[in-house]
Amino acid sequence: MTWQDQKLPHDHPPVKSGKVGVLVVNLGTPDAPEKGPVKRYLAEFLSDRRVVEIPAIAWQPILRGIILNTRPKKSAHAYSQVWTEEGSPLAVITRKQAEAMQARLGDGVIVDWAMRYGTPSIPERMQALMDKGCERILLAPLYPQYSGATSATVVDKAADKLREMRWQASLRTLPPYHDDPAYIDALALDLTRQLDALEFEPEVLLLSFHGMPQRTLELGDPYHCHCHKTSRLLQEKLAGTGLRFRTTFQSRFGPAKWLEPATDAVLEEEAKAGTKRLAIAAPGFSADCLETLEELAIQGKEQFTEAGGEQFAALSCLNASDAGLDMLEHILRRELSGWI
Ligand SMILES: C=CC1=C(C)c2cc3[nH]c(cc4nc(cc5[nH]c(cc1n2)c(C)c5CCC(=O)O)C(CCC(=O)O)=C4C)c(C)c3C=C
Ligand SMILES: [Fe+2]
Ligand SMILES: [Fe+2]
Repeated sequence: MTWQDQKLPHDHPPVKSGKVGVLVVNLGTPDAPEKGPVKRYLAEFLSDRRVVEIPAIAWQPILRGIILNTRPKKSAHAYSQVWTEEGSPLAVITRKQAEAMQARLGDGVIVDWAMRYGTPSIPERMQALMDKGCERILLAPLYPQYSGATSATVVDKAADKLREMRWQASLRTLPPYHDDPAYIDALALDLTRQLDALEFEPEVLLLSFHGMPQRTLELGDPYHCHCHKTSRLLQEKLAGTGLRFRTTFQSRFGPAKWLEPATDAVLEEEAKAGTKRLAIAAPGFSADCLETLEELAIQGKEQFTEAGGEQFAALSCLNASDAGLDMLEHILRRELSGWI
């Protein structure tokens, strides 16, 4: 008897239809601007060994004993200041970006969205795509600048899902796009539009990126270089505006040394040096979120004006703007080439 004659012990699963899925991913956010949901979200986020690179045996007691007993109340208050009727800005905008990509990419592709921490989770949405017949999935973390703490951990989570499967989907990941002309052009177009609409003419445009511990740069993470390259290319495009530019890093967390200069310190420094009119943009964030709407637009404005600044504008991220969606469609189509 040859193997062909052997009866299979079970029915062979139906042949899949071979559809293509796109999973748009961003960092994650709590389900509600309240202490409990914020605590759950922070516990998951800050337990990721790629986010806090301290051995768990030393870090978990600090996280569980101190941080998760103090930070959720403060963060929940911050979230409540930016929360919308539809939910957390980060989740709402990510969903809108995914819906727009579905409309633009058409029926040949199924577009979904997920959050790396919190809900909807990456494994849940990957399963949903596979249940709809997707044999190929383009994983698209919307981080223009690569960092182990963001881009890599999205892949880790997707790989955890694949690890439990006998019949895996094929995966592609969207590479960093920090120096992609489509991204730089979209930023230049969108920021110019916003600057033109301001009621005042800024002297300085501050380009603020999310910070990272300085140690990650020394260990070879390209994030710092990616941020500076984005900043340089964007400044070249905006050279005709007459603006003076500064590149800064925000959202410092914990006592370690983070990338410098710090956004809050530069806001104060500029105001004290006599800058009266300043605009701030956050080109590394593909969607407005707590870090842009609260930390920059609310706290940043306070820091600048209290130190003597007079006019301040926090510019929006690309979000679901025409320029942002054109760029996203362009980079997704490129990564889907050969699949659609
Ligand atoms: C060690 C701590 C943190 C690292 C490293 C870190 C890197 C990092 N984060 C983003 C993007 C976002 N971070 C956001 C919120 C946020 N970040 C941290 C800490 C670290 N981030 C905390 C504790 C929080 C939660 C809010 C708070 O309590 O202050 C967000 C916004 C989420 C939202 O719900 O709106 C984004 C986006 C990047 C890109 C990055 C490294 C490059
Ligand atoms: Fe962060
Ligand atoms: Fe923050």
